[in-house]
Amino acid sequence: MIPVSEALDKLFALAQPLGSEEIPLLEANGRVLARDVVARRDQPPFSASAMDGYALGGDVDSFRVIGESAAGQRFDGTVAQGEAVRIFTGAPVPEGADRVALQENVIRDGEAVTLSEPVAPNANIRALGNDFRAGDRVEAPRRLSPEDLALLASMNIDRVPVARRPRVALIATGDELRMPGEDPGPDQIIASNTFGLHALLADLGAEPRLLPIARDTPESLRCVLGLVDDADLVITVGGASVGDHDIVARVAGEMGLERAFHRVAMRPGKPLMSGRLGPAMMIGLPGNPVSAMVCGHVFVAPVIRAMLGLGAAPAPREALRLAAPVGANGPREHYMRGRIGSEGVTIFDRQDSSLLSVLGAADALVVRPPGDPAREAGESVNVIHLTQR
Ligand SMILES: Nc1nc2c(c(=O)[nH]1)N[C@H]1C(S)=C(S)[C@@H](COP(=O)(O)OP(=O)(O)OC[C@H]3O[C@@H](n4cnc5c(N)ncnc54)[C@H](O)[C@@H]3O)O[C@H]1N2
Ligand code: MOO
Repeated sequence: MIPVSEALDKLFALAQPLGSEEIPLLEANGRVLARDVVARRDQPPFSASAMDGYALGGDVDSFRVIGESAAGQRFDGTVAQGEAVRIFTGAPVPEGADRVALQENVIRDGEAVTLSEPVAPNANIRALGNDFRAGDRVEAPRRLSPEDLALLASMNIDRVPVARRPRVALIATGDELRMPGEDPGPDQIIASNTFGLHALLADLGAEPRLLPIARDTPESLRCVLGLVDDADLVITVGGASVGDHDIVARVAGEMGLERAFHRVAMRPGKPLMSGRLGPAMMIGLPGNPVSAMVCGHVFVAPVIRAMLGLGAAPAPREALRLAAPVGANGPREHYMRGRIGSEGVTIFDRQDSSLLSVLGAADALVVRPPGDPAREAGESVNVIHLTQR
């Protein structure tokens, strides 16, 4: 068994960043920017009024209105001292004007305008380029947010270079498994792990694909592994342990798996394996439902981020207070299911790795290092959030 940190290092060594592709801006939300992009224009491209009112020429109190500047249709002339131009929000400030008065703060009588309160120089004017200048960069890598898309649009960028989505083949293994909605026999259960992992992968920006369930025979597993096609990452679930029907390591080995490791000093997730299988990376996850999802957060998510070019880093952790005491940990790093409240994080009593109802109630994994002593309420522990991406 190797420690979690060593397993992560070996996974990162296997996880090569993928190439990039150009896509329309409208499809880029959540994708990872692959190269810096450069603003194609200044914003605003002219000095613009921030308010509806009057653009004023000179530091006097009374003005004569000589025209109008609207958004999209500027006033073409020059404003001299004692002249004003009716102006609207977003419109270009005309030549010669150096301040804008709000219409609420003037008295208008025909073409005459008198200030009812003073207006400071540059008031209510957005200088040319005060948001960004042509040539300013949005730096890669970054996962594009809705706010980023608005920024890129205003930079006049309509196509975006993004990292290709990692293609992930998901294979459940086990004679006992049936798909949700099917009619299981008395000794059968429903395959759940691949559904949780599919959602996790999609959220991370990967392109997951569910392959048929492999039965517990070498022929069946070989057959399904033969369907992985052009996947960058093959994930098997179950059959990773030491039982007579746990055949994943053997069959993958016969098919040429260059194994990087098998078994990690953690709870749950001990039988995790990984290596290179032909052109793809392979991760063999344990079958216990909580083990599969915990390994999804602790190993698969960082691997997908590395493939997307976001760097090789473990799942982010946050130090939080314990809301209640917890006993000593054993020799394996323990990822305990818990829930965060106003008093800190509460670790659930039931930690068996088969309990999906407990995992579903959790929003945090409390990371207990090997040999961690018993802890009191109020002590600090490291937590991985289950809802973050
Ligand atoms: N003698 C030992 N037995 C076990 C050990 C060990 O070290 N020595 N390790 C235990 C640990 S830890 C785990 S975790 C499990 C994992 O074993 P496998 O990866 O071989 O998983 P399976 O045996 O195939 O299944 C375990 C459990 O999970 C259910 N399962 C499997 N796939 C799915 C799925 N897609 N959806 C829902 N549930 C699934 C399966 O029915 C079993 O109940 O081994 C321990 N044993
Ligand atoms: O991964 Mo196993 O579930 O440690 O329980």
